[in-house]
Amino acid sequence: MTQPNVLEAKNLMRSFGGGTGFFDRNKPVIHAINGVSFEIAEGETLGLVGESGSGKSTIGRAVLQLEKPDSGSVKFRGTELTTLSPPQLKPYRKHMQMIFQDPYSALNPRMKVGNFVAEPLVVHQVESGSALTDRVAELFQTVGLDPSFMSRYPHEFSGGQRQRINIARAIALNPAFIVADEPITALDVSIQAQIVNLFQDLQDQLGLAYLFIAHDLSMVRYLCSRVAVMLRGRIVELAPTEQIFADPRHPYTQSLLAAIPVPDPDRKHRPRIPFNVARNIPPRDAPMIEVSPGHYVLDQEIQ
Ligand SMILES: Nc1ncnc2c1ncn2[C@@H]1O[C@H](COP(=O)(O)OP(=O)(O)OP(=O)(O)O)[C@@H](O)[C@H]1O
Repeated sequence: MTQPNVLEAKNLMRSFGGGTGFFDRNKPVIHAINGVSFEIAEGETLGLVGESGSGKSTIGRAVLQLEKPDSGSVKFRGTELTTLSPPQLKPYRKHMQMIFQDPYSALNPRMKVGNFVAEPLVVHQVESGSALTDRVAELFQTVGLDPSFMSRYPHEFSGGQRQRINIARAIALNPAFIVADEPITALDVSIQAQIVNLFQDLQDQLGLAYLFIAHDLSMVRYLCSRVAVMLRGRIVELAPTEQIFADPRHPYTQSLLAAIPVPDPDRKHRPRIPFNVARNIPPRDAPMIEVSPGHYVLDQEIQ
């Protein structure tokens, strides 16, 4: 049975620059997101992949309403969020959380990590007293940390442990949807797989849906049921993960796949993104064409 959508984003736009003041009037306008649409089903993981500056984080912030898009629609379980005021948004914030790339800067260095994890439960008045302590201990266990670590400070932990602490805080309020913005990029390769496994285990246990942002396709393969490939503010290809790997249609997707390291001693050339692909700004009005069930490619670029 197909799951209903937890999140629907439609035709999102967000530009920066092009100010009207004396100093910024000559700044070029950057269309950070330029007409982006996608859905995420309950309990699903959609990967969002693309090079630095392609607009991935801006999408993450826009869908969580941390930053309003200039136009477009974001629906959480059918409710339009873009028209809600901050007080109206508060009940929805509980259900949608974000995990950032740098696990240390997200933590407060002067706050015991137990208090950091407890904070959303206190702010939303979910738990207090010994029930709060018990819940935080349970959260530590859920993310694979010893509850006795609760009274320690962030600098006492490794990168992977810090990211586990951030994840514990993100799941504290039992969210339905998490934006994970390059959550493993800053970690050692040996730790990356552990955190990916943790994301998977939490999804199985809690029925979470993720928008999993990454700049390459290597880990996305293990975690995501579908992948959206971004180039300069637009999704240029969106398909089930196995389709992206087996039959990439957009030249940019093909170059991302070619860039995944493979242990092949005969491979002589390091693949590079073709200049004309990386330079090409996908037009806002080019439609997505469905080339096979669930596999969409930007019209102009089908191979
Ligand atoms: N607050 C801002 N002010 C001005 N420009 C911004 C702002 N936020 C993002 N941009 C610009 O919008 C574009 C998209 O940025 P964004 O951070 O969303 O990309 P990204 O794909 O997440 O990149 P990265 O992987 O480096 O985080 C970039 O050109 C960036 O410089």
